[in-house]
Amino acid sequence: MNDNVAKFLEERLGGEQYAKLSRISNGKLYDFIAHFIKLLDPASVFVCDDSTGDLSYISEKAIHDGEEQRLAMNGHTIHFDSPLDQGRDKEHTNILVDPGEEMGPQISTRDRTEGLKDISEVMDGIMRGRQMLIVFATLGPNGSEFAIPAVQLTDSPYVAHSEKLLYRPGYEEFIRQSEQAHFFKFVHSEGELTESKTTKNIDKRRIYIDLKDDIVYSANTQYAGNTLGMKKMAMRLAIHRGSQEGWLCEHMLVMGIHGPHGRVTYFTGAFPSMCGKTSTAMLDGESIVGDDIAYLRKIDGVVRAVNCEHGMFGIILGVNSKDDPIQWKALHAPGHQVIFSNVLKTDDGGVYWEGKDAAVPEHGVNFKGEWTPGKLDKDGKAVPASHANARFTLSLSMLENLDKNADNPDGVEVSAYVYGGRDSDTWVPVQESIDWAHGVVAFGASIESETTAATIGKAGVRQHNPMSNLDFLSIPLGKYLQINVDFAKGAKRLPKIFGVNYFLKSRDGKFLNGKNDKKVWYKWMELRCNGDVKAIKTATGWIPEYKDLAPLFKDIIDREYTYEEYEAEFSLRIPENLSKIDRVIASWKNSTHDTPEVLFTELEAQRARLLEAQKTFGDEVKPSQWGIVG
Ligand SMILES: Nc1nc2c(ncn2[C@@H]2O[C@H](COP(=O)(O)OP(=O)(O)O)[C@@H](O)[C@H]2O)c(=O)[nH]1
Ligand SMILES: C=C(OP(=O)(O)O)C(=O)O
Ligand SMILES: [Mn+2]
Repeated sequence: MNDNVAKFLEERLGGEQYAKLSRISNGKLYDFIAHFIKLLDPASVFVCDDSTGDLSYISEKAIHDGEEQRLAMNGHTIHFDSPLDQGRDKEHTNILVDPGEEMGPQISTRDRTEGLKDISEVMDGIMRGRQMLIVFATLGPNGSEFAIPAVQLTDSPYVAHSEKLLYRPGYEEFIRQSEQAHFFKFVHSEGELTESKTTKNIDKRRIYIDLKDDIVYSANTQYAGNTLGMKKMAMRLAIHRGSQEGWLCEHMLVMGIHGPHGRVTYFTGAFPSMCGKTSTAMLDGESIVGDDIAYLRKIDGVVRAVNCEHGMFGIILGVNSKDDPIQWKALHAPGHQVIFSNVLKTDDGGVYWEGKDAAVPEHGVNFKGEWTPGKLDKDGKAVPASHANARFTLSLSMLENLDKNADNPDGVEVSAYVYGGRDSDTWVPVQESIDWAHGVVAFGASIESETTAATIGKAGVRQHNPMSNLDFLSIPLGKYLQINVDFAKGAKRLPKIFGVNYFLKSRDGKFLNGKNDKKVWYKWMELRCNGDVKAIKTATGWIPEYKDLAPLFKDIIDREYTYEEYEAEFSLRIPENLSKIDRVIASWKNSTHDTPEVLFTELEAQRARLLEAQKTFGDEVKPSQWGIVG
């Protein structure tokens, strides 16, 4: 390591912190830290190791600095983001590209030289008078081939505290990997704060992803989706690195579905933000590996997945004791650290959120300040007790349903992919693809979902969102689709691919399924993966037979599932599926210059099957009309 850099670091860190850093011998790490101390100019620096003492330092600092407030329940705290900082800021999130580097119109980019110049100006001296926290983490199980070391510089103790809960410790991993560490870098500053300790200069909010240097910059924001480098920013770097090394980073839950005789079948599930990953991964009776981001590799010809995280930043809207008993229990467990964000803080030091099955408090404080029931904003609109994107942050280790293979360095063998989104009128509740390419294309690459409060902007707008990963892509869409289709190459066994739809509505706009119906779909898919049930072949995939679903509804959720319900849910809506094909093909053509041919061949074949069915049966085909069972 360069002596000047060492001298500079020793001066700026001081003896104790420098002693911690110097246990890691990695010249690139020192250069990275020295460079950004010079640019951001913090008053002091704290190097966070893996000890509980350092975790306490961070969590106490979050309280001391006013970024978190203690709640009545031991270990629980609350954090508020600015009212203008409540979701991921897609408009100001850019991949940095060199001239001529094409990402297509769906991925917002900025010229790399300009972007680096801009962020250097925005971040120049931004940490003056404050402390820089250096947090290390490992993405993926420590010691596994999936593991990627990561380091984040931040001046927000809330962000550092969240990362300590959400990721596996990385300080010892950096020591172990030494100069070999091929690490991700994150530089974050929340910038100047308001009186209420939220980001003040929202107009200077920037998120830049520099793939050349595996660095993500984030300035003038606190919202976790924009600031937790290890979460959605690392996703962009991992998708890029995976595309070069032959593995995948997907916006997927990973979980064990528990079948007959103690059998556990592992599933992944890709749903856009706020469309069902956490709710599915936390189904009682099943076991969770992860609820948001998966790394997938083919190992000895078998598809295996790990959760690169080890915590949950889950949506709290609608979480209730009946539908979500395990989440409910976790949110009420004293003695574990849980950070609530943008919910209502009640006068007795508790929390309330929209959809919680508890009495509505008479008074409290939320992300907009004082709140009482019926409060209206300046436009006369009702102010909700909690934001639609309000979250809870906790470590998976406190969950009773944590899967026994959650930290298996080899990951888990994936038997099923599940793709889904907020689709009110087209897909049936559950169906299996005809084969791998059909599943990747007609399910994954065709996901359309109504936008939600997880991103800033209008909600409820149907948006094409391939593999639910559009917001995080750092490679051109066509290349992304190709690497997903090609992932089958060299595989001895492949996961089955399913399409699910939790949000199907009747023609008069009512949800056809309750939140718990999904439990039945997963049990059916688990039986299907193990060859225990047949299915009906339709123009868009294989659907369950009524005779297999009814007993599952009875056994699992003690519900009489009538044939009428089955027919309403599983009748194929031909016109809607045909117009979906038109929309998806048009979107792919407009979204990228490099759409692989397989997209068109698979969707045109599906169109032909739909038109054939329409000619024979009309616009709606009942399950009993298809005839082929297999
Ligand atoms: N109608 C309906 N809403 C659901 C269902 N599953 C989840 N949701 C809602 O979708 C929202 C977000 O779900 P979540 O699982 O946290 O999404 P994630 O961001 O993908 O993890 C919550 O408001 C849930 O109440 C379902 O089966 N039906
Ligand atoms: C934090 C996020 O993940 P999700 O909403 O998918 O849980 C996000 O997308 O901002
Ligand atoms: Mn989630």
